[in-house]
Amino acid sequence: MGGDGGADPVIHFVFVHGASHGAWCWYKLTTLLDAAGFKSSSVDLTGAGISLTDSNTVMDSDQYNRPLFTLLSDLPPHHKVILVGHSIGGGSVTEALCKFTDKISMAIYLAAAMVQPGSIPSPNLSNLHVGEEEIWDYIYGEGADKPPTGILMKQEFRRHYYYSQSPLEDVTLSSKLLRPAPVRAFQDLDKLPPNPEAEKVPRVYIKTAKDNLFDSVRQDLLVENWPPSQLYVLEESDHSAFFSVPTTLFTYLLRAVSFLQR
Ligand SMILES: CC[C@H]1c2cc3[nH]c4c(c3C)C(=O)[C@H](C(=O)OC)c4c3nc(cc4[nH]c(cc(n2)[C@@H]1C)c(C(C)=O)c4C)[C@@H](C)[C@@H]3CCC(=O)O
Repeated sequence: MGGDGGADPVIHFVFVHGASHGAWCWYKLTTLLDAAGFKSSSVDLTGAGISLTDSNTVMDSDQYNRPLFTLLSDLPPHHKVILVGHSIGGGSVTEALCKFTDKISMAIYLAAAMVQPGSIPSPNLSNLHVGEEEIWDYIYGEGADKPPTGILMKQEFRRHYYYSQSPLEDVTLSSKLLRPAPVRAFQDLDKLPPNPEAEKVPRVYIKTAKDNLFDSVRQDLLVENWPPSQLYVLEESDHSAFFSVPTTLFTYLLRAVSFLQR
């Protein structure tokens, strides 16, 4: 799977984080996969994790996704990866799928924005308003009279919306590491042109059933609008399955890729 039946048989997973998170959020998954003999990589998109860029200066998706694109373009010839994206990181996965189709053997969307290139997503899919409260802080890096440059969930709402089923240690860890997400990088998410080649790559959707942020109805709508080849449900997972149910997620990833070897 590393190659197309070529010299490099290693199964290589590449993980892409969602808004405000970073490569760090995959630490449980990469530990499990590495111990089981797989190869895993996780990227910090521009302005996330330990990226040295201020996320408020990220102008578009191309700049935001650059570290992922660099990783994919630096892969040896014929080496393919399994790309796994969480949440809005699904947008990065789809963009990579369109740009580097021949480098990706499978795209896996974990509670993620899986929007078909060339389609018009229904407006309630990208609605960030949950309930009555304002759960987001906006950062106005270019002045209060200009559109926001960054967005970050308020600390008091994170336990409920991101991590309701996750260990408290991981909530504490995230409180040290979350960074504002670059709003302008997400605005091209639904602007990709149709791409018949990318459509040929198998796609997997993993649904998170106890998700207070991205509810079941909206996840089902994504799946209905662009049906994947495999669908899994993590019954006990909050929005952040990498923290709440890492072992079950690990087994689902292995089950998903086992279909590639048949
Ligand atoms: C500022 C609007 C922009 C956007 C931002 C955004 N989206 C998510 C976050 C932020 C700041 C999250 O924190 C959450 C996440 O990544 O958690 C780790 C987000 C989600 N976005 C989803 C789907 C989705 N978002 C958009 C569009 C935008 N998100 C704006 C342009 C779309 C489309 C079609 O345009 C879609 C399908 C979910 C996967 C999660 C859950 C958030 C939610 O409840 O909607």
